Amino acid sequence: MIKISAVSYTNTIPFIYGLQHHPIKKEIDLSLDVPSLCAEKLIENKVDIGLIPVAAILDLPEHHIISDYCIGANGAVNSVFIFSNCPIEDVQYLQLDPQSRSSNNLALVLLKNYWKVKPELVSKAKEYGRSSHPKTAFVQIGDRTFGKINQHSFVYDLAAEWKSFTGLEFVFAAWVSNKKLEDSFIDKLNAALKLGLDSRLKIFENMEMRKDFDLVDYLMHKIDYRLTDNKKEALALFHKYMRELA
Ligand SMILES: C=C(O[C@@H]1C=C(C(=O)O)C=C[C@H]1O)C(=O)O
Repeated sequence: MIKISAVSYTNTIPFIYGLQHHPIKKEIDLSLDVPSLCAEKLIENKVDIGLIPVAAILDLPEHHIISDYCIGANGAVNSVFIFSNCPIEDVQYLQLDPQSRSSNNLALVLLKNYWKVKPELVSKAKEYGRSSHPKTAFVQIGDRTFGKINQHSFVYDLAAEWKSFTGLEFVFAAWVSNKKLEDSFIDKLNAALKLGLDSRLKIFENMEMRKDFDLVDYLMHKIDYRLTDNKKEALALFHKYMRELA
């Protein structure tokens, strides 16, 4: 059995559907985890493949990007934000999202190179997402952000901000293995992922819709699942900026 850890958020539902409706199902042991844990499991070799935050690729002694599908965006993604009580230029404390690796780092890259401000970073905030301090902001990703854009005074979509800064798309998570796998298995994996993406309209028939968030638009248009050359270029640039943070 090949062990796989994939992201437990709505944006991964098409991929999960594909893996569960393709013959590959019998060859894999699939777990669903928050992104930071997907990364941890792959780094600690508890799984062979992860849909992992691209930021964590830098922590892997050996890695192979094994798919041309990813969790990406071309402009606004609608589920990766800094929510703030004041304009970004005035933020004093930035709470990081414990479930994230990529977006926390993307926030740091943008703060340093785009907004050119240096707030104090708070990793395990007690009041995560609830601080009423006028100069506190927080990074948040995934389903927890759905419907929240009207609940905060200042809202920054980090994929949109990255595009304003670089003109490029962005990759949040990619399918990565920590060892070389057989080509025949990788082909099956990609066929299964494609099957899931091609089944999106069918998936919507059984999905509970929300009044406060357009799930169809999110999964059809905002999340961009293709790992294009433009996204690979963006990924290389993001990693370069990440290395410069250190
Ligand atoms: C767009 C998203 O991308 C996610 C963001 C990640 C991160 O910040 O580390 C990791 C996996 C992705 O699923 C999201 O889930 O909202």
